[in-house]
Amino acid sequence: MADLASRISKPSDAPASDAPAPAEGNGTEQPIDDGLNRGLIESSYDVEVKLSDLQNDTDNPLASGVSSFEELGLSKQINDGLLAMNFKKPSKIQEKALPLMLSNPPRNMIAQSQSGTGKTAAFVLTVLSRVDFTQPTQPQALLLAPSRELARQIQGVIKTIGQFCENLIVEAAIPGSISRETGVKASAVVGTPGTVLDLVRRRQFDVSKLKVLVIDEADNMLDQQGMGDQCLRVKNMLPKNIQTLLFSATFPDKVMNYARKFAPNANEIKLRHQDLTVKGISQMYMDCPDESKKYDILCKLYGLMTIGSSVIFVKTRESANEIQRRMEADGHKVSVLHGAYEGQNRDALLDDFRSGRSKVLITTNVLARGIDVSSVSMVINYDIPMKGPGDREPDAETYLHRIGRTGRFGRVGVSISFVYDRKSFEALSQIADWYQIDLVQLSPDDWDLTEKKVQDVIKSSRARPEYAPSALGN
Ligand SMILES: Nc1ncnc2c1ncn2[C@@H]1O[C@H](COP(=O)(O)OP(=O)(O)OP(=O)(O)O)[C@@H](O)[C@H]1O
Repeated sequence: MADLASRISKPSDAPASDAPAPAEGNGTEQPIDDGLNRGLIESSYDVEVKLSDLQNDTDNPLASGVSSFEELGLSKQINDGLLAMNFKKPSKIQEKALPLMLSNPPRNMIAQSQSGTGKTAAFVLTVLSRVDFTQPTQPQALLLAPSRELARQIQGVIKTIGQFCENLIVEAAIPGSISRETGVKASAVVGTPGTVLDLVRRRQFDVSKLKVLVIDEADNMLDQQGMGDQCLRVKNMLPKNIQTLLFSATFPDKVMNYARKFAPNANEIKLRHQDLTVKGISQMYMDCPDESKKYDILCKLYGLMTIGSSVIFVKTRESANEIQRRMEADGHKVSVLHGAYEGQNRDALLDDFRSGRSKVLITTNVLARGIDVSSVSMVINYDIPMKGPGDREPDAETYLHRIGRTGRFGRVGVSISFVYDRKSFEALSQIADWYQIDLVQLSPDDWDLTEKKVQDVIKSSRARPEYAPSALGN
């Protein structure tokens, strides 16, 4: 099978543990795919060298040309909120997008930046800058997200950055959250499209004074196969001159054309697909002998999964349940979250995962996008994400979002994708080709080497507290 995957490297080519540190922060336009073992960090010395390089690297999405948020002209209350979050310096997307989004008259924006690089704060700062706090119960900003978990997370970010903005009220418009008696009584509303549509139709959400519409994960949200129709219906009910901001790490061409109609005359910040992967994520794959062995291999990885926190992505809710049942029967502690769970249950499950009460979460694509839990050091693609009729095509976008649950804002992490037959192997090879990345092979036959490769990365992230975001902003 090796000939199918020029980008999938074999351990015999060069063991990951013998590799030099990745060429991060080299300040050139070259793709950093310098061979086989990108993202593996060998020693604390290398880590420190890379960290200091990060700050001067113009290609680095976390490095920006301004030295503080104050230079972006934000209000004192907002700056105080950023300080409370320990955000000292804007990331590149924040630096580039904010002046464009804050200028008047307001212009639309289509903005792309790698996972975990601070897109949320970029649009949240715009929302907070546009809201008139003397009208706290009048909806002025609407933010749409694809899952209740992401909507709640964004609501939390607005509240935290806006903690010094007097009279700021932020509500989540997700199933079960808005009382039928009162309706929406907030200046900023974060919701999922179906619930928002329902509230507007029932006249429980006055949209007449909305000034800003943000669509996070916009490529997914505008996709005609998904929530595109609901988003369009919502948009058609909003004021015609509303400022529309579309954000995502991925914007496939076919969605981009539609996005330009949805947000006309927008400023655009785009990335090339070969620049989309996050350098701190060591992408690996597990060559499983056949499908039936995947489960045993997953269990063998359990010890590595619990060094930090881990997310296991599977294709269906049923297989998520089944894997949890088997793993628990085999003595492992794992939780499962997917769309069949009732809303409050889902909230509690994610809260437990965020707080570290649960450390291994099995889920479906419902959590593939946007979820920000900094302790996640490993992502497992138990099933390679596929799309199209009969799941014929690899889903390169979902792959990128899934692995992006680790390696947040300069941290390091590992992704392990399971392949077991020609189809899964080819799908992963195509994804690797698309992003021009090299994946490191893990072998179930040499467990010592596998453990070493994974541990080298995860331990380096845990051992070094200076990976905390504030260190990158200094
Ligand atoms: N300027 C900053 N300084 C320090 N930390 C930051 C800064 N901006 C954002 N962060 C932190 O970085 C992490 C990732 O940010 P965020 O969730 O916005 O990423 P994202 O770009 O939206 O990713 P995704 O594409 O996965 O949705 C968050 O924990 C956030 O608090």
